[in-house]
Amino acid sequence: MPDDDASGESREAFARDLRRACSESGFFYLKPPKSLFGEEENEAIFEAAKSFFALSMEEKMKMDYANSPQFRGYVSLGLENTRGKIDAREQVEFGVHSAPKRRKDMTHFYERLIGENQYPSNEFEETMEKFIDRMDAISRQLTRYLALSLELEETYFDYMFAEQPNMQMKICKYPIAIDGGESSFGVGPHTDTSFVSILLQDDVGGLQVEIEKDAWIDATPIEGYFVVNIGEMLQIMTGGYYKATPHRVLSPTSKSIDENKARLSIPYFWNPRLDFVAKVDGEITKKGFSTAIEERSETSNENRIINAYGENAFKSLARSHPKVFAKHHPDLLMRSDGTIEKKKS
Ligand SMILES: O=C(O)CCC(=O)C(=O)O
Ligand SMILES: [Fe+2]
Repeated sequence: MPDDDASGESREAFARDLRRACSESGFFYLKPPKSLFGEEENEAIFEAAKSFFALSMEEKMKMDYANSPQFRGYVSLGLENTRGKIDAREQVEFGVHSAPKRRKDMTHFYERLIGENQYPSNEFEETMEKFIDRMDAISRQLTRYLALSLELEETYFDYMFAEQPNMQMKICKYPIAIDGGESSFGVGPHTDTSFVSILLQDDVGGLQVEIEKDAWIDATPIEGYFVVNIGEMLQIMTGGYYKATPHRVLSPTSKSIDENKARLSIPYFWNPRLDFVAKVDGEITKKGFSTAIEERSETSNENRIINAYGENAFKSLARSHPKVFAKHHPDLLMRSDGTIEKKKS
């Protein structure tokens, strides 16, 4: 990704490359400018990730996910699912760190996602907040290039994020599978609810992309590069021209890596404001970019994408963590298509 002071020519070339990648596969490798993210930042975040997972179970459980109505904190192995199947990973989830609202002051249930992160130490918190700042800057710059790639004003998408992007991020560890192979998912096939997702991965591999229906290819790790994929929000806005492509993670096997290793990954989800509602954007489709969503392999008929971002995000979290949903939100009911309503009392 060109720096701010890059020539007009290299900015345009990058925007063209982006359009091709986003419309063809919905996945690409991204190298941010060194001023935003270099080796030092990369090392710091992986060191933090490793030191977190090395903590004792007792320490990790002090930030138990089950204690968080906002779906944040530590998820131990085997507690999460994708489409009803257990995911073989442990992870910590973070979001925008701010005071929760009182329920009686809320107008929408998705405001329950506003709240505090759980951190094991001040030092860890500092590292994460620094990383989040860098990722915020990378995301905002990428968002401008995404606008340029669609021949829009570069600030075209800025209003979606403004002061309150509902970013989410995780650090994930995928252990070696007992049985391994195709049957063992670190995380099952899914699309992301984001605008775009920007992922750092170590050198173990395992991430796969559904390039065509039932055809999966490896997103092989390349040092110094992020893997970026389009999320459901941008897919909706472009009428499916930019694709939220299904992806999954196969568990490492003892054949692929040495016994003491595991895959580490750090996905950052660049999301709009909670109250953002996505719709097909006429400015985009009138340029003839649109592809009817039905024309391409449908992501999944089990996953109904909800245009209201906050509801879509809540659905995805609640569905992956039904026990946490039941514990903290017993007054809400999730219908089988993922839409949520208040229970009648
Ligand atoms: O860990 C990875 O490589 C991918 C994770 C992912 O797709 C997700 O958490 O949405
Ligand atoms: Fe994902």
